Amino acid sequence: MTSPTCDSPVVVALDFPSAAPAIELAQQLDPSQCRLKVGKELFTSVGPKVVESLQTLGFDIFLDLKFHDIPNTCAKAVGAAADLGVWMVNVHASGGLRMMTAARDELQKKSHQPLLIGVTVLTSMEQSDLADIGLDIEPLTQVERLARLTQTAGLDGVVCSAQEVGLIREACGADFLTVTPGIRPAGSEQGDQRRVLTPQQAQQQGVSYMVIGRPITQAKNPAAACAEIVQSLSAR
Ligand SMILES: O=c1ccn([C@@H]2O[C@H](COP(=O)(O)O)[C@@H](O)[C@H]2O)c(=O)[nH]1
Repeated sequence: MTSPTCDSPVVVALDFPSAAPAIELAQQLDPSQCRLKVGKELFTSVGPKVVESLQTLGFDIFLDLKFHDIPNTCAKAVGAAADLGVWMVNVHASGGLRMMTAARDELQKKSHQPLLIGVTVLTSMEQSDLADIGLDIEPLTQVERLARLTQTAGLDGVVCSAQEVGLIREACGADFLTVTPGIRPAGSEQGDQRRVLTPQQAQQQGVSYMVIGRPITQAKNPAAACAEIVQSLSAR
């Protein structure tokens, strides 16, 4: 289920504890201007029904549950996401080649096949966080390694920081999708994000999709904040 009319790269992250504020915000947004992301908070709180409600409003849905499990469990979870008719679903690339290949194979059995994306290194992580988990390398190096592995497994692209998109395009080609959270308009709070760029910088880097949550959802006027970002991108 893909909206043929949305050519905007913006994906709004609906991180809410219940369905009502998510649907209320979606009703103020335009499906030709953005897609929506349902993540762990909203999905765990209210379940798959909210996905259907948002689809009924005309939006493509990125189901951001970042599956990471043994190959069989991960593949079946990705298959269940496909059955919800979502536009995009993701797994952690660090789950490995066999896990990602199993997920890809499961989708190939489905009549509806969402885009399947591998999460490289969370945009909230910096070098010291990687060191804490025993990875004595720069985030960029780990991102490139996991992007190559994701492409080998036959997935459609990766979640990464917009800062890494140039490198990934060189390593994996321009058709390999880059989905980039950690987007912070100038003057907005960085919060827990570490590897950030503004929407305009992300566009210059050539990102395929940019995921934006709090700078829109916590704005005084979320619909206006979203429209301003979309317009600033289409004006370039
Ligand atoms: O590496 C990642 C992967 C996923 N996310 C998700 O994107 C949004 C970002 O929200 P903001 O409020 O704009 O920070 C959020 O739902 C994360 O779970 C990410 O940030 N980084």
